[in-house]
Amino acid sequence: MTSRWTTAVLDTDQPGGWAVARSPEGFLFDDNGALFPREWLKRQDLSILAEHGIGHLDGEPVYLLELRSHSDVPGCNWKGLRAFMLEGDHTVYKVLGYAAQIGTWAREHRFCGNCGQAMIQVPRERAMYCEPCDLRSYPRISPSMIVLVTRGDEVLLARSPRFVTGVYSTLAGFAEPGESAEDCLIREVREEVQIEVKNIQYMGSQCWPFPHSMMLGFHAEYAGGEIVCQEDEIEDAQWFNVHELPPLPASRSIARYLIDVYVARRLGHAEPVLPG
Ligand SMILES: NC(=O)c1ccc[n+]([C@@H]2O[C@H](COP(=O)([O-])OP(=O)(O)OC[C@H]3O[C@@H](n4cnc5c(N)ncnc54)[C@H](O)[C@@H]3O)[C@@H](O)[C@H]2O)c1
Ligand SMILES: [Mg+2]
Ligand SMILES: [Zn+2]
Repeated sequence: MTSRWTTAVLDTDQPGGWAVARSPEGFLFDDNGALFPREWLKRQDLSILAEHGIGHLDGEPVYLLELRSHSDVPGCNWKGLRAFMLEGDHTVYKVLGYAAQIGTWAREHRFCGNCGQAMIQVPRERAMYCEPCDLRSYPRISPSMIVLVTRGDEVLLARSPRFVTGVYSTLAGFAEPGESAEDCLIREVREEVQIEVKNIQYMGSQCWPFPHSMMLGFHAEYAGGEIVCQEDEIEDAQWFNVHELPPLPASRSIARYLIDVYVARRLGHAEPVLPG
């Protein structure tokens, strides 16, 4: 099956195509969704910071208008990326997730980190460039480990104070310089719940554009220790039986996938597929 959405660096001098508009309030949308005819969108009263050609959807070019601030467009509203993930068409969410990462990166790399001068968008390459330093900045991706710790019929799930009331999820955290994926996973589980793990098994990965994580998902078995929650980060953590699970994270998240796969295996059900 060919993908409906492919990323590309497109020349912004070419006319036509679709465009999405992103402001600090989220993406612009109307009854037809978040993709607008580009020429129409550029005629609206928008405070455009930069334009990026980001790819092709069903063969049609797609552009991002990154805005300084939101403005009123008749018949339209603004909505954050998370809402599109939860409610929307998965392909459109992928387009917007990519647009958000490119917009964030380009916005935060307008000036050279070495000399402080203005950087320029490199034609035909996804890079910002400082000529005096001959320095290129590429989109930033932050590797994060996410792990379901298991003990037979039980799984270890935890709550952050930021979660929706009642929801428990897998443990996660960002890789630090000098660490392998496994080092990071072991450290994060130790820091957050003081549990030791063994038999770490890679399960799959997911782009998580909030704002630029690359989630690497694992299962790991319990090897020792008693749960002690990390102050401020973990509000509660418990062993839950696969027959008595609490409210879980959104179905498109890799956190949910890691839980669903393990539960399916224990109960002999068909395994779910990780959303791309
Ligand atoms: N897709 C999923 O299913 C899923 C589930 C859980 C968490 N996540 C994501 O995993 C990531 C890590 O989860 P968490 O709950 O530990 O996050 P977090 O936001 O609590 O981050 C923990 C701490 O890491 C530091 N930090 C922030 N950004 C960093 C970066 N880019 N590099 C290094 N350190 C950084 C900060 O001190 C922050 O307080 C987050 O992006 C979160 O959104 C995704
Ligand atoms: Mg964490
Ligand atoms: Zn420079």
